[in-house]
Amino acid sequence: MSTAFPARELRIGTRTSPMALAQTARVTQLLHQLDPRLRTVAVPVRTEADLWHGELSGIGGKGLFVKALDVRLQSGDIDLALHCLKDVPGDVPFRAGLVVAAHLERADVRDVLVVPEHSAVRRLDDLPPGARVGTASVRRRAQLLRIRPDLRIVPVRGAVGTRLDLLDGRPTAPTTHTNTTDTTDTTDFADPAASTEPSSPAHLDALVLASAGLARLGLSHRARQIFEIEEVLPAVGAGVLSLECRRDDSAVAALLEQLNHEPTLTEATAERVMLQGLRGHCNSPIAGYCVTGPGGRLSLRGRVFSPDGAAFAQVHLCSDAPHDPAALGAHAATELLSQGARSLIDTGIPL
Ligand SMILES: NCc1[nH]cc(CCC(=O)O)c1CC(=O)O
Repeated sequence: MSTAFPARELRIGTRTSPMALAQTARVTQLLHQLDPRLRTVAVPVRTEADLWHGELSGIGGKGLFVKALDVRLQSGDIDLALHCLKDVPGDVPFRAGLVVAAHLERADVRDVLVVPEHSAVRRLDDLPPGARVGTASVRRRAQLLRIRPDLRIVPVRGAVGTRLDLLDGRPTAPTTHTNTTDTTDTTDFADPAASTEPSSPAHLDALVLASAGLARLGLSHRARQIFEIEEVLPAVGAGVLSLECRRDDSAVAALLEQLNHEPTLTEATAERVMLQGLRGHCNSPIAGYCVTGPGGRLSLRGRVFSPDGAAFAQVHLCSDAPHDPAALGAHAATELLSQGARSLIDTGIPL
């Protein structure tokens, strides 16, 4: 039995980073537009992955960002969970009893180049040979190396604000496992072990970040080069916020469904079915982007890379039947697999 609103207080589970909190504020605003009498409370949840400073694959992968919120949702401690769809793994089954009730209208999906505050660099091409570019994303790494094989990719994780501090050479507060401020995206972290120069992990010539993330933080002015879709194909689910609730909580499900953006759901479905068909793990260099064209026609691009980007499989399919994004996604996965994507994912080596 679910109690109807507004008698009930709606508990919104979110990660704790400034970006996650900005997203929560936005969702809260949208909910209040639906019903000004709604009572909401944001419940920041620190995830295991937030407390870990090392390689995510060492503790169970990207799925940990999602798991802590899902467990709270299952137990009834929160009523809805906010996820960046991009962070929801394609190879982990959905937790029992949970459903994504809404996909919000997609924001900019593109990645951007960010350089130190007073740098004259405008584009990737302007960076000196061997420049150090920070990103922990294997998808970005592979595609950057395709364009500029000389670059040194430094794995930097953590909150966008902290990454920018690192880039700009501002001292960052020492982050510890008991840090009480923000841990979600927090730990600004350059992994010295993975860096080619362990002695100076902090020096970076540039970062690559998501345009949508910068926008949510009011930092869009920091974007220098905005990569074209074809240059750096976005992540599956980029720019999409998904709102999850318990399947049997019909009051919340009905509320959230009003926030669903149908074209975003369609596009996300095509991309996610492709991702699931590839059975990529959390650290696979996979990119995918579906866009709705005139007449509802879908265009889906997918790419799977070797770690250095030198080898890749790619597909670009269009559907005349706008209402079957899952079939389009499955078709794209099959095509990529026939080009040797399995071997790229499993061994990093093309067939
Ligand atoms: N992996 C972290 C993450 N998850 C979602 C976004 C940005 C917003 C989005 O694409 O939904 C980011 C930051 C980034 O990649 O720079």
